[in-house]
Amino acid sequence: MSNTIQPRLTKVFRFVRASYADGVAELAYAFDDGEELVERIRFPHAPAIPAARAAAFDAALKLLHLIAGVSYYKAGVPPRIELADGPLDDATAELLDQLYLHGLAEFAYRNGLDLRGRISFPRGGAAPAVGALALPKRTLVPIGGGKDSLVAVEAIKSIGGEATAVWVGNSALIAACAERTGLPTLNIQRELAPGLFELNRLGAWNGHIPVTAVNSAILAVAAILYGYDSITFANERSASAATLEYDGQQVNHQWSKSLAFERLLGDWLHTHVAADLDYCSLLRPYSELAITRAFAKLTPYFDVFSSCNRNFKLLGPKPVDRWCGQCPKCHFVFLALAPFLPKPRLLAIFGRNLLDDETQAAGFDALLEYQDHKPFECVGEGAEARAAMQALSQRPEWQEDALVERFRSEILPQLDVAQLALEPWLEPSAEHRVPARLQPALAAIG
Ligand SMILES: CC(=O)N[C@H]1[C@@H](OP(=O)(O)OP(=O)(O)OC[C@H]2O[C@@H](n3ccc(=O)[nH]c3=O)[C@H](O)[C@@H]2O)O[C@H](CO)[C@@H](O)[C@@H]1O[C@H](C)C(=O)N[C@@H](C)C(=O)N[C@@H](CCC(=O)O)C(=O)O
Ligand SMILES: Nc1ncnc2c1ncn2[C@@H]1O[C@H](COP(=O)(O)OP(=O)(O)OP(=O)(O)O)[C@@H](O)[C@H]1O
Repeated sequence: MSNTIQPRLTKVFRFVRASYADGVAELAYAFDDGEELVERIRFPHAPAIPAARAAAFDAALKLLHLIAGVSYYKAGVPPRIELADGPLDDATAELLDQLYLHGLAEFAYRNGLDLRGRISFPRGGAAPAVGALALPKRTLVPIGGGKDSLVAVEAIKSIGGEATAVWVGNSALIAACAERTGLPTLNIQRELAPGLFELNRLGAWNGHIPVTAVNSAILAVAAILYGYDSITFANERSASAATLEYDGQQVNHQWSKSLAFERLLGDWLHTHVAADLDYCSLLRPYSELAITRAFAKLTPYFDVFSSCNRNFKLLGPKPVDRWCGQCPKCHFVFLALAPFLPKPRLLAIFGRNLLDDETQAAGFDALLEYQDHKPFECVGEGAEARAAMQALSQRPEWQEDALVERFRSEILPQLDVAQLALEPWLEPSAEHRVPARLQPALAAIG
């Protein structure tokens, strides 16, 4: 990467090319006339692409190129986007406009940028005509190392569905969870363009990107390459709730886990890749609390899983014992599991009692949306955190712990107790996009 580039002063972001050979996809981007930034995705033991699926593969690869570009685009957020292959059809351009605007909303908010009216993918191209491909009836189940995907795995196993545990990246923790599922495994490697880190060093804009969208697009390519008719993420109902609102705009850290994104991508795959490729979230009907209740029964995973995102950094140190104990994910998962697990069991998982540590008060306050907004992390709604805390405040084994006692004496008097029941959070909602073939798995969750 030429160090003459000033990322924040660039004028054009270019999608240069996407190519694939021998199991390796290369996705190339550039700012202005700068050097190429090339991301590589490696698909292990890749079979030859069957001729009947060649067009679908090309369409999925093209979408991956467009979606994965978000990591690089954000470094400069220049005013113009150029596509080497010409304009997109309207549905594709709409998907990309929405993803870049909402998926980068947290990034924009935290950097004081306003992306409204700035992101506009060239449109005017023709839409393809796509039919079904008779894809094999088997499912890719993405694994993230945490509780949610393991609940989804066990639900799919409960109906005897043929499935593969798949993950992107080289996390040993995720690999251990995937092995523990007992399913066949597939590990896809993703290598960000090294030039991005150089741009960061040169003062590029930086911040959260909609990583679930990138993983989803990688798995759409994998589904066509290896032959799967479904990809079932484990995105909960609460993921659709905004983290905060400002200036009339919703900012949702988890936007690419939301139902809105699931609809956009699921419909797009049906109309642009294969009518029989289903993309959905198996956990969409459930709150975080319904999921932690289901996970509390999955004891074989207790010594391998972790929801702490600090494990998944590409660069820098990771927690020594899987749970850093300091971050919003650690706080939330501790709180959300507490009503459903015997206390000693929970303390054994985390190696400490986060609710008896006064120094963590501010972290739990944010989860409860008390004097703060919900953290920019993958955590449940404030109201469900409050319901969990209220449940603990009524249990003798928890009620004397420092932060539970603080909730009872300081926060509870300001709340409407009628809004704090746990049970309503355990009820599934009817809204989901799980295909008929997989719907029996929902019964295993709750
Ligand atoms: C692991 C993590 O949370 N990383 C976020 C963190 O990145 P950081 O700079 O502290 O370290 P690295 O992860 O090592 O990344 C180095 C730089 O690389 C760039 N980058 C990385 C991955 C990527 O896909 N695209 C990238 O451009 C970026 O410049 C990094 O600085 O802070 C970053 C800035 O806020 C975040 O972008 C990193 O988040 C990762 C993309 C990531 O994988 N995060 C997931 C754990 C995550 O947040 N998952 C969400 C799911 C919701 C969603 O899909 O939006 C969640 O669990 O809430
Ligand atoms: N590296 C990855 N490769 C593939 N899929 C992933 C990866 N990381 C996360 N996912 C998937 O993205 C979705 C959202 O991730 P999320 O972190 O919420 O789930 P989780 O790790 O299963 O549970 P938890 O909420 O406890 O962290 C899940 O379906 C998860 O499997």
